[in-house]
Amino acid sequence: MTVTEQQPSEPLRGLAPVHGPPPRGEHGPGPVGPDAAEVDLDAAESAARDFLRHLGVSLAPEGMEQTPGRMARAYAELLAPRPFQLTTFPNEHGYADFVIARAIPVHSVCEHHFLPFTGIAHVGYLPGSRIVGLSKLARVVEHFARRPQVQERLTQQIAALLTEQLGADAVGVVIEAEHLCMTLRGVQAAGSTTSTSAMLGSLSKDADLRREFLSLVSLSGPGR
Ligand SMILES: Nc1nc2c(ncn2[C@@H]2O[C@H](COP(=O)(O)OP(=O)(O)OP(=O)(O)O)[C@@H](O)[C@H]2O)c(=O)[nH]1
Ligand SMILES: [Zn+2]
Repeated sequence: MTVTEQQPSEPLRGLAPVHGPPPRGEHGPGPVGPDAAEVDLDAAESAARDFLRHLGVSLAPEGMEQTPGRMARAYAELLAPRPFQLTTFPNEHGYADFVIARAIPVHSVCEHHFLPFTGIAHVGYLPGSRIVGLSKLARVVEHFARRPQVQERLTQQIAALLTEQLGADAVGVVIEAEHLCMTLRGVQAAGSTTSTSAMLGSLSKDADLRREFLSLVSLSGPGR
């Protein structure tokens, strides 16, 4: 059975508890990604065919014959987080400064228009007794991105999960993203991006620490 986040007594799909109590599940209200058992690609393809037809799009050209199936598979992929273990290690040397993974790619789907929003996330924490495998910071971002989202909730969910799972003294998340619903259509504010941040633990109380975190996040270097 695929575990979903709506079942608080079990681990998050794709996440193993690392210490302490199991995760409470969903962090704040909002949709979760589809359960694999509920995905019906054939039905989604047929609906995509109807959707395009009702929009007056002809599927007659050879290159478009398979388009409804591709649309179904593409959205299924965008909404399917990959399972993973949140591997941690003992903080043997008592590392007590920030660990920050910068410019992690963010690819999500806006829950209002079902159009992509894309950008980068900077995710950092002050370790306690454990440090986390670095790649896992990017995997946590993907875990919460691959579902219908709003950027604010995505930002909070990443920070809340890491706080809960790592027992970290502080967790900070900054996301900068472009919403295609805002740049390609509607108001067509081409080039505009949206920044959101979540500062938990001592980052929420200590202005100096917050300044240090934000200055590390804005350092130029590879990936910027
Ligand atoms: N707060 C927030 N709003 C978002 C996000 N993604 C999209 N939106 C907004 O959701 C709103 C939906 O507004 P509606 O008035 O219902 O939709 P609409 O008529 O298509 O609005 P326009 O985009 O202004 O044309 C828009 O203002 C979008 O910009 C997000 O991640 N966070
Ligand atoms: Zn939108």
